Amino acid sequence: MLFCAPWRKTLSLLLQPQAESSTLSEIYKPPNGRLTKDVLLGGGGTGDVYKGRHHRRGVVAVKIANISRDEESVCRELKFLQQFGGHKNIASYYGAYYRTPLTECSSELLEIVLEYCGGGSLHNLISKTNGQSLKETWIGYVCKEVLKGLHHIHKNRAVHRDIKSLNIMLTETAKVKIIDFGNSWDLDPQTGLCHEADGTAHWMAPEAIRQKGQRLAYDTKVCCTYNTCNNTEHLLISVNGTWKQ
Ligand SMILES: Nc1ncnc2c1ncn2[C@@H]1O[C@H](COP(=O)(O)OP(=O)(O)OP(=O)(O)O)[C@@H](O)[C@H]1O
Repeated sequence: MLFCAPWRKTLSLLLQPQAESSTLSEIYKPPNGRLTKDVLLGGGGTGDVYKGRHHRRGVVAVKIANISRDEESVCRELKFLQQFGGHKNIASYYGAYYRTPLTECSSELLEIVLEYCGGGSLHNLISKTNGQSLKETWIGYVCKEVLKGLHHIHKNRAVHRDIKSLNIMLTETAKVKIIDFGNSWDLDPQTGLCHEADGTAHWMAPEAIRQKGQRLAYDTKVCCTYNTCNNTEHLLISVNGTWKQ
């Protein structure tokens, strides 16, 4: 059943354009001892993320993506990670390994190897303030770094579409890194607009949430809204300064 879905073909061509007839296991190769997984770091809709060790990269994050469940999203994530993972504010992409299903009924998995962000998520950092806001200097620093990453994405005519404190990571030396490109989307080459509104409801800009599920268009400014929140208050900042609280 290999390459039966159009996304599967895209997935293979993405990494090995010449190998149209290769199987996934030929392209990605099983890890064969080159990657080990350790503690669970977190998880989401795509799958669990583990701390791991790569034979060449050392300590890494390993995202287990279920290809059988959501091939389209996994494919998109890989495409954007490859495209943007070189920017200093985006978690680096080191490669992916194919896990052969144990039985005919088990799912096909891909182990996506990423730069390890040992400082945890911005969401965790905010939780640690026990209902207090982060210091303004911290908010300024994190926003600036996130906007640098977003600027890079937008300059390359794409939108992340899922900017939220859970997808902003910190390294052990407090570098800021954007993760999770499973929702990202290319802008229309003609109009420069995104015609597919999507994201996580609580973190979506009003322009985007009004258009969710509809074929309307919005521009990159809505992706620049940035929400740091705790239980009692929200601090909403947008690049054009229209949202403030
Ligand atoms: N590079 C990384 N370094 C350290 N921890 C990470 C890394 N990537 C992901 N994590 C942890 O795993 C969690 C889930 O990661 P991610 O958002 O990529 O998964 P997802 O399944 O796509 O989530 P969602 O359902 O929000 O789309 C993150 O919130 C974070 O705690």
